[in-house]
Amino acid sequence: MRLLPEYRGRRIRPYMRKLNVTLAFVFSFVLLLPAFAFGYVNIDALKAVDVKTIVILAVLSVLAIVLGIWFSWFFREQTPFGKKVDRLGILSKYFFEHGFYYEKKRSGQNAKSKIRYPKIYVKQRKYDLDISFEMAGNKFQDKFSKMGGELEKTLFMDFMETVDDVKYKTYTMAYQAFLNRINVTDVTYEKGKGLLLMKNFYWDFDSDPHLLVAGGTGGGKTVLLQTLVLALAKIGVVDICDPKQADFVAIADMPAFKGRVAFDVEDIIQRFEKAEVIMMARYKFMNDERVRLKHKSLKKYYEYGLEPYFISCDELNALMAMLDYKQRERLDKSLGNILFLGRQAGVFDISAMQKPSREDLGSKLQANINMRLNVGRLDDGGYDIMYGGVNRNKDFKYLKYISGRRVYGRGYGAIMGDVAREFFSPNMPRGFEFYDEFIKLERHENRFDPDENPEISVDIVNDKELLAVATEATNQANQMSVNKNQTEDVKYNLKEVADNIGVSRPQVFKVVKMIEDDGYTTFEHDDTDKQVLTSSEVALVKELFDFKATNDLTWSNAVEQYFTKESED
Ligand SMILES: Nc1ncnc2c1ncn2[C@@H]1O[C@H](COP(=O)(O)OP(=O)(O)OP(=O)(O)O)[C@@H](O)[C@H]1O
Repeated sequence: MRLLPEYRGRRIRPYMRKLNVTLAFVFSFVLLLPAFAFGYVNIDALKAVDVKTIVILAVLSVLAIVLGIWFSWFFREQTPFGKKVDRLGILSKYFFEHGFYYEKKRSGQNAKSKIRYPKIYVKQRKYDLDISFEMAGNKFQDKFSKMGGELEKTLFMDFMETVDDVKYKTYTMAYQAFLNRINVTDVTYEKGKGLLLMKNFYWDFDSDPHLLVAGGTGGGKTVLLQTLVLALAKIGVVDICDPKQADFVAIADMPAFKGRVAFDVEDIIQRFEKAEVIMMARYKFMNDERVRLKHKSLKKYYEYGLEPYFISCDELNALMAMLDYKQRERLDKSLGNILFLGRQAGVFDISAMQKPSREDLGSKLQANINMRLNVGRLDDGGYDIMYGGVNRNKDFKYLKYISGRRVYGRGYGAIMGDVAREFFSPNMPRGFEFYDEFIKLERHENRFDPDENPEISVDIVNDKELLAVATEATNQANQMSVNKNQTEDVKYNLKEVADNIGVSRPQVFKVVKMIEDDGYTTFEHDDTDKQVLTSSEVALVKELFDFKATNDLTWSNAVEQYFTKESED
C-alpha cells in the first residue's frame, strides 16, 4: 500500500514554453548591471550629452544583450542541466502548439484567457527520461496513447517503451546513447550475459540466437562484422563467407582462420553445408554424452564442454544474386536448418546485408534470426523487415553528424519483437588495424568440421534419428526460453535486470512487485530486502515486457493474462 502519490517528476507548465526567452532576458539583465553602474557613475557626463560616455554605455549595453543571448544558448545546448531545462521548454512549446491545453476565459472584455495543461510530468535521468501523461478520462487520452513517434521527433530522442498504470501512461525515452559507445577492443563475452556491444547492451546468443546486420554502403557494416569476428574468435570457432572477396581476404591465411574463409559462390554454399554437418556432429556428440551422463533430456552445448561455433556471411544480397536455382535451394536448406536447430548445439549464424529483403531472406529464415542490428541508413521497408510491427510507429532517424562530427556505425538494435533502440557500433579508434588483432588470435580446434577431422562424415545430416533428437531438443529449448541450469546460482538485482532488458529500473520494480503482490510468484530478497532474480526469472520478466508490447495491454492486464495463459498452457 502506498501512503504518498508516486513522484513522476516535474510537471510541464505553459510558462515553460518561453524559458529560452526568459533565460536570455535574465542573463542579459545580469550582464547589463555593469552598464547600469557605469551609467550611474557617469550620470553627469550623460546629462551633459557627452558623446564618448554615451557610446561606451551603448556598446556595453549591446555587448551585455548579445552575451546574454549567447549565454542562454550555451547553457541550454551545452550543459547537462541546461539541456534538461531546455527539454521542459521544448515539451511545453509542443503541447501549446498542438493545442493540448484547457482554456479558461477571464471576465472583462479584453482579458486574456488562462491556459492550463493536463497533468504531464517529466522525470529526467542520466541516460533516459520518463514522460507521464494523465489518462483517467482526460479529453486528450486517445492522443496521449500514441505519442511515441511524436515525442521522438520533438525531443530528438529514442522511444524505448511505455508503461501503463491506472491513471498514467508513461513513455520512456533514451538519450545520449552515444555515451554508451564502447571501443572495438572492449567487445567481450560475459558469461550469462552475452557479447557486450554497448554499455548495457548485449547480444546473448544463447537465448537470442543468430544475428542479422543490415546497413547501406559505408554505414559501418563491415567494421561491425569484423568487430564481432574478432571477439567471437576468442571464445569459439568462426567460419567466414565473403562473397565480395573484399574485407576478409587478408585474414584467410592467419592461424585462427586458415581453411575457414570462403569466397567463391560454390565454396560458400559448401561452407554452409559443412556448418550443418558441424551442427549435427555436435548434436551426435551431445547426445552420446547425454546417454553416458544419464541426463534425461539433452542440455545445451556448454553443458557438454563445447564452445560456441559461428558462421558469418557478409553481403548476403550480393550472394543471393549470384546463385542459380539449385544453389539457392542448397543454401536455403542448410541455412534454414542452422537457424532452426542451431541454438541448442551452439551453432550461430551472423548474416550481413546491405538491404534486408523478403526474397533474399525468406520468411522462414527471417523468423528464426532473433537479434537485429543496423548501422547507417535503411529505407522504411528495411526497418519494417528488421524490426517488425512493434516498431511500425517508430521514427527511425538517420544521423550523419553528431555535434558537428561525422558519426559512423550508428543505427538501431533489438531482439525480434522488442522496441528497437539506438545503437552505436563499437568505435574503431584512429590507428586501429583489425589485421594486427586478427593475427594474434589463437586457433580453436573444430573437431566437428569434416575438413579438420576425417572421422566426421558428411552423411550425418541424413541421420533421421539424430534429426529427431535435435528437433526435440530445439522444441524444448524454445519452450523454456532460458535454460535454468545455466545460471541458477547467478542472481541479478533490479538494476541489472533493467539493463539486461533495456528498460528503466522503476519499471522493472513495478512489474516485479505486481507479480509478487498478485501472488503469481515470489522472488528471492537479498539482505537489504531487495528482490534478486535468477536468469530464468529475468527471462520471464523480459517475456512479460514483450507480451505487453505485442498485445498492447496495460500492465495489470498483461500480468494477469500472461500468467493465466501460462497456467492454461
Ligand atoms: N565503428 C566504427 N568506428 C569508426 N569508424 C568506422 C566505424 N564503422 C565504420 N567506420 C568508418 O567508415 C568506413 C566504412 O565502413 P564499412 O566499410 O564498415 O562500411 P560498409 O557498411 O561495410 O560499407 P560497404 O558495404 O560499402 O563495404 C570505414 O572505413 C571507417 O573509416
